[in-house]
This record gives sequence, structure tokens and C-alpha cells, in this order.
Amino acid sequence: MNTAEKPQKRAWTAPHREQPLDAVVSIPGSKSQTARALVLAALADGPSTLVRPLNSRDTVLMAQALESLGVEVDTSDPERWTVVPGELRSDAAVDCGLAGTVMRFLPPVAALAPGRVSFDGDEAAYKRPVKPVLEALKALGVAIEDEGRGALPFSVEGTGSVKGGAVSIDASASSQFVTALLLAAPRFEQGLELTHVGGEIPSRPYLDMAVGMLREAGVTVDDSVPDRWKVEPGPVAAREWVVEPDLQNAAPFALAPLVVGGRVTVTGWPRETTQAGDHLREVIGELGGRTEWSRGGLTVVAQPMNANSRFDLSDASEITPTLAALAAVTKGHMEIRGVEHIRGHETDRIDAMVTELRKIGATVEEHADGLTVIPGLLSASVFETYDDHRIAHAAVLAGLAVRGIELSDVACTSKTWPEFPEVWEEFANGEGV
Ligand SMILES: O=C(O)C1=C[C@@H](OP(=O)(O)O)[C@@H](O)[C@H](O)C1
Ligand SMILES: C=C(OP(=O)(O)O)C(=O)O
Repeated sequence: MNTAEKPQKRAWTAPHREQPLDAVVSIPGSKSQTARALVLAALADGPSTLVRPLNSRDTVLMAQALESLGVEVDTSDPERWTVVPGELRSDAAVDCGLAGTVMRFLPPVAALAPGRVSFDGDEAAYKRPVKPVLEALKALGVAIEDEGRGALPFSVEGTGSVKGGAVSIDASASSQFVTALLLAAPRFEQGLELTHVGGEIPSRPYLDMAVGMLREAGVTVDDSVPDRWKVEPGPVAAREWVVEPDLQNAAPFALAPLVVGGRVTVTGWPRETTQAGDHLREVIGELGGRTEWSRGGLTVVAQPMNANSRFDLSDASEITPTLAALAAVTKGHMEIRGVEHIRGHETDRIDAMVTELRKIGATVEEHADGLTVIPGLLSASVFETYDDHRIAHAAVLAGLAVRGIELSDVACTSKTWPEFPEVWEEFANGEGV
């Protein structure tokens, strides 16, 4: 199992490449599916297995947190994790690291434990919003101690059961608030009727993923009314969860041919999926690239790029930094909108990309909900990565085009892919991976 420790910072020069690519890459499992499968397996009516789970800081933190809550999680076989649920324990201490999935998905699970469960995480995690989940739990009768912060650190004082019922939240800052409550809801005595009240919910495909996986576990979920979910109380079925490759982590690889030419195949890209990263296929097409199903996956083939583009990435916002970096090192204007909520991701990603792309010579206009990038005369810089794996992905894509870009820290990629630097190096320098 990979370590859940906050990684030591490591400066790293991104590899530069001039020749077109011809590569086939395998991407580790989806963070979001692994996190959901672990939670559902922990609440299930028997032992479950996860096939090809993601083994990275976020998912190891999730596994360790569940273990501290009394669930057996055996990660000794990296291809197959087994989860044996048990009586939930209190007096547990959950380390969330910087993982949104852990800090949001586990408080409703902790509410089912018979006592106090404390939550803490990295300093950068203290800025990330959790309030709507905590307020919803309070409204459902669960005692929470957060000194009014609505953020880490906090503790959940469970009584061994949650009554459930109707509750409203504002999920405009993160879809994870909804997912968190839905995943634990079948174990609430009365189930849950959850209504979203507020601005648009971002990252909607993740809600389809949550509802889809709940249904696969035999739970009845009614999502027929927009922004309202009804989850019936009942057992969560133990099962085998087969985890797909993580399509968000595929982004820098899939976009690389648009920078240096050639073609790249991401193996095992599912033909049908609820993963938000699947939106990349559409984005690549709109940029002028071609995608085809070949060589055991999705192949991206470089073609002359379209000059100007505009994207609403509210559904797939995690690709914003990487796409913005692509815009800086290719041609034309790119406007990205609909992603105000990424200011509350691992770092303020809009602010970070505006700063770092200007440093390498791009002209960047900042909007409340996005940015517009116009390439300029580019030169190498130290690219600050702000503890954020997606900013590191952006930096390496820029580094393919601009020789000598140094990432202030590449170890932050361990959040979702500890081997990322070595895999990227081999990809960028080699004939194929
Ligand atoms: O539920 C999930 O697994 C996720 C939902 C999204 O969160 P937001 O809705 O906060 O964007 C996404 O950005 C995150 O990487 C994973
Ligand atoms: C926003 C992200 O992560 P988290 O699950 O921590 O919110 C991400 O992985 O891009």
C-alpha cells in the first residue's frame, strides 16, 4: 500500500520533447470510484472486493480511516482489495490529508458510529468547505463540534444510528456534499430525502456515479426530480467493484499529442462511463484533435488545431489547469468558464494558473468563474504547484513544449498517482509506455 503521509516536497524539471509521440499508456484506477466503492463496501452486508483500485494517498487515507472506524481493509494485493465491514467504532481519528472525498464522504459514516470520531488533515485542507455536510448532519440530529468553522478540524459525535428524513443543502461549492450524504443514506433509519437549494451544482457526472453505484449495490434511489434525491433505507449489498482507469489522470497524456504531434492511446478507456473525465473526448474534438477506439483503448491523434475555443467545464472542472496549460503552449485564445468552485479545490486553481501561466509568458485574463489564455513568447520558469496534483499535471504539459520548466514540487502528484513523475518521464522521453 502506498503511504498516506504528506509527501516531502521534491523539485523536478519537466521533460521536454520535440518529436511527435507514438505511445500507449495505462492509467491507474479511478479515485472517485475507489473512494465510493470503499465507503459502500464498509457499509455493506458482507465482504466486498475492489478490483484494480487506485493505490494513492487519497484512497489509502480513505482505507485507513475506515480501518480506524472498525472496518477491515486488506490492501496487500494491489490488484484486489478486500473489505470486511464490522461494528463501527468510535474514538477514531480520521486523517483527511487534502482529500475532499475523505473529509466529505466520511462524516455521515462516522455519524453511524457510537461515539466521537475526530477529523483533521493537511493545513491546506482547512480552507476546503465541508459546512453543508456538517449542517445537514446537524439538521438530522447528529452532534458536530466544529466551533462554527464548517471546515477541518471537527468531530462527529455519533450515537450509533441516524434517524434520517428530509434535509436541504446548498451544494453549489461541491457535488461531493451531495454524494457524501447519499452514500451513507441507506443506513439511516428513514433513509434520506435530500434537496439542493442554491446555485448550479458543479461536477454533476459525479452524482450520476454515486447514484449508479448505490443502485449497483441494490439501494433504491429516486433522482427523477431535478436537485432532489430520495434514498430508501435498506441493506447495501456486498459485491465485487471493478474500478475503471482514472480519466482525469489521463488528461496530460491524452492532450500531449496536441502539443507535440503524433498519437497516444490510453488503454482500457471505458466506452460508457459516469466519469467526468470522459468529457476530454469532446474537448479534444472541439480543439481539432481526433479520437478513435484503437490499440485497446482511446487513441488521440494530433491534427491541425482550431484557432479559438471556449469551454464550459462546470461538469469536468478538474481538467481546467491542464487545458489552460495546453492553451498557453499552442495557438489561439481559449476561454474556460463555469468553474468558480475550483477556487475551493486543493488550491485556488484559477488564481494559481493565472499566476503560473503569466510567469511563462502567456497573456491570461482572470474571470470570477474561469480564465482566458492567449499564448505569448514563452520561457521557462519555476512553476509553483501549490500542493496540487492538477497544477503539476498542467506544469508537465507546458514543460513538453517549453524546455526547462521546473516544478517547485512534483511529489504532490502522489495524491492520486504516486508513480506519476516516473511514468510521465518515460512517456515524454521514450518511444512508448
Ligand atoms: O465525488 C468525487 O469523487 C469528486 C467530485 C468532484 O468534486 P467537486 O464537485 O468539488 O468539483 C471532483 O472535482 C473531485 O475530484 C472528485
Ligand atoms: C478536486 C480534486 O480532488 P478532491 O477529491 O480532493 O476534491 C481533484 O482530484 O482534482
